[in-house]
Amino acid sequence: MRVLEAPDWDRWFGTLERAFGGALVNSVEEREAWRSVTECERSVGVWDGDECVATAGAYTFGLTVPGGGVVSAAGVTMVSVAATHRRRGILTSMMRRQLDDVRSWGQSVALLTASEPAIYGRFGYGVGTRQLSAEIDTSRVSFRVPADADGADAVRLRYVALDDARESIESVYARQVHGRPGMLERRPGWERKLLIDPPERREGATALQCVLARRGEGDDAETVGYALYRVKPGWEPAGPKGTVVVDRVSALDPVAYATLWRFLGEIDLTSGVSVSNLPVDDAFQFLVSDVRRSNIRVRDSLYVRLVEVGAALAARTYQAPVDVVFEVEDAFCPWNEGRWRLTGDIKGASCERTADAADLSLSVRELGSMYLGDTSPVALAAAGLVRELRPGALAEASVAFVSPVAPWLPHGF
Ligand SMILES: CC(=O)SCCNC(=O)CCNC(=O)[C@H](O)C(C)(C)COP(=O)(O)OP(=O)(O)OC[C@H]1O[C@@H](n2cnc3c(N)ncnc32)[C@H](O)[C@@H]1OP(=O)(O)O
Repeated sequence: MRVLEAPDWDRWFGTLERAFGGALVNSVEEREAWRSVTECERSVGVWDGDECVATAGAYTFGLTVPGGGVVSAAGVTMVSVAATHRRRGILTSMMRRQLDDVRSWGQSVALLTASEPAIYGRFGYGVGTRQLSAEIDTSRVSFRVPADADGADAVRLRYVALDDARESIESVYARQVHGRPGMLERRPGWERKLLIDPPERREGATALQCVLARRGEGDDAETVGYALYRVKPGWEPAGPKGTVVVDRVSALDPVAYATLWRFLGEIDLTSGVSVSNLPVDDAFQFLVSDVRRSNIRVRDSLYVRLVEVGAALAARTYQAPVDVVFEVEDAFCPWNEGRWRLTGDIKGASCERTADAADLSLSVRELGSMYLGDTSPVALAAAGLVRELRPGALAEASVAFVSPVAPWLPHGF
């Protein structure tokens, strides 16, 4: 196993593509975008002679945690093992090397999105955020828009070419990134990569279209939201039946957000809106006239692994005062094993080693699920995954860990 060198990138990436069932990226532009965000010094390949047989990489992200602080995190990515070399421990050896490296880089948290949920629990990753998807029957469902103090037409929508919209989209993102745990500060290059729109990704739908929501007039106008979407045309004997496929929709205020949704729901010749990644507490579900006909589903999204338990738990805040001792199991990263006293509240926290008796016992995987405030320790205890050793400790930790805003990963990586 060795660190990736830039000249080997094409062969390394080719191994990943084959493991995912073929060419992932055909356009030169998209390939260059993938290359540009690769952090070679944080990526490894396994070579059998001249042949690259396994890959793994890590991006450097700033992860927003409850309370709005930012933790430097390793975004684990590009994991693959050639089918000719599978199930002989190569993934395990890459995960070993990577978690040791992440620790040596001073990062207390590792993150990933899993191709299959069964793979990463053994390495200490727990489901840290979930995402909501919806298939909204807009022939029956309408969207309410709250009254605006500046008048009914204060938010105006305009089509803008993708290249011209990038800066506005990024500026909205930058104003939101610290408001929701799970969102990521990203290195330059991501804003370009996330807007690449190759034809093979469209699945019969149009190119990506961008609508900006703006407030104010002329030079004073300010972008307060955007929607990125495609239209998949459809025709039936009874008439048009197109679908609006939402890529992203976001806004800085409730009226702009509702206005964008109403727009998406009322596009001519369409009768459905499909969206695959929203926060589980997203406002759209309170704007629709019929939530059941919105066909909402929830699934696992970001997997979180505490690489340094003490540093990670001390970096976030807690919704209520908490003083608990955790007994942590972590066979894969044994430096985390043992007892940790977490003391904290809404202002800050400390988490230190202790010899005191434990209040709660759990594995590092459960701490990953609790970390961003998605999953309550009470829920994990009901599954037998957290054990309460001091009466009252479970409720105390549950009230403290919860986030008032549901954590959410805005995009894959
Ligand atoms: C963050 C990301 O990039 S997610 C993308 C992950 N990559 C893919 O899904 C691409 C296709 N799949 C692959 O490349 C490979 O099959 C991998 C990477 C998933 C597994 O690599 P391998 O080298 O075969 O894994 P390894 O031999 O180290 O297996 C370790 C353990 O995990 C288990 N395991 C491995 N893959 C899976 C899986 N897909 N589902 C369930 N268990 C699995 C093995 O059975 C083994 O269990 P054991 O320790 O109880 O015997």
